[in-house]
Amino acid sequence: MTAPLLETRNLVIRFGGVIAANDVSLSITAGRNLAIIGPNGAGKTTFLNICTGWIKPSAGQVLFEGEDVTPLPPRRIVQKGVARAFQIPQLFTEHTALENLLIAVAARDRLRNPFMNLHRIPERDEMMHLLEMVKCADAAHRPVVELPEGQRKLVDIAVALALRPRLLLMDEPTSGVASSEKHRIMEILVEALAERKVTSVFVEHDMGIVERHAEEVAVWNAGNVQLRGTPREILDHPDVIRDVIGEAV
Ligand SMILES: Nc1ncnc2c1ncn2[C@@H]1O[C@H](COP(=O)(O)OP(=O)(O)OP(=O)(O)O)[C@@H](O)[C@H]1O
Repeated sequence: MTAPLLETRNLVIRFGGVIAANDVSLSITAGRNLAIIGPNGAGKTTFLNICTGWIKPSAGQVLFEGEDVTPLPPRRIVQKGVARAFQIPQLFTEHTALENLLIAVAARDRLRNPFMNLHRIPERDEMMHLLEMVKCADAAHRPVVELPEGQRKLVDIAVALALRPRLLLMDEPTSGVASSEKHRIMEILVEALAERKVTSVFVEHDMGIVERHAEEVAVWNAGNVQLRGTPREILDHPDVIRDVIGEAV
């Protein structure tokens, strides 16, 4: 059996009286896009924050490619190959899309001042290619502030890919985007991830997106994984219909 790309063992974290991670053990297989669903406050974002090192668990471990990364600072975990994209794109809005990618590359290993000589960075062609891959080449020289939300989301994904991750953790990648555009954005995203051989885990509230774009689904409830299965198995499950969806998809 192949070793998991990322594995968590018995993660625990409390915030006051709330147990946001209650003995979470989960393994993520390389090449299989996993959606995380669950009611508000179930601990989905907390799980992503623990995996990226932003929150340190009071017990348990995170292993990436078999190595215990639990004590490492977030920047070291990024360098190991775990990237993160947020519900609200974290971009420098006055800079162009291409500059945002170049800043990410420059900041990746802190070898260069991220705001100096951006256009002399040798990875410039690779970054242009990444923008083409997410269908945003036309945005390369436009300030991010001028871009529509859907394009900002895709540029944000390209920034994450600029870090050359093997695993990308995303919080609601299509939130804030018009529903007519959501599937197109997911299609571009999934294709770009496949081309770069990046496995993804994404938290999602839109069950239509889960059904069409996830290969596996994990259901969170009260700080732990309640169920795991294929999208069809999960979306048809009576507990999921009752606790998460409210109606059949
Ligand atoms: N830094 C924090 N300080 C205090 N409480 C927190 C903190 N982060 C999360 N919590 C609490 O932990 C619980 C889990 O939060 P989390 O954001 O992980 O849930 P979620 O499943 O992502 O929810 P949503 O779907 O609403 O985003 C919630 O009760 C939340 O209020």
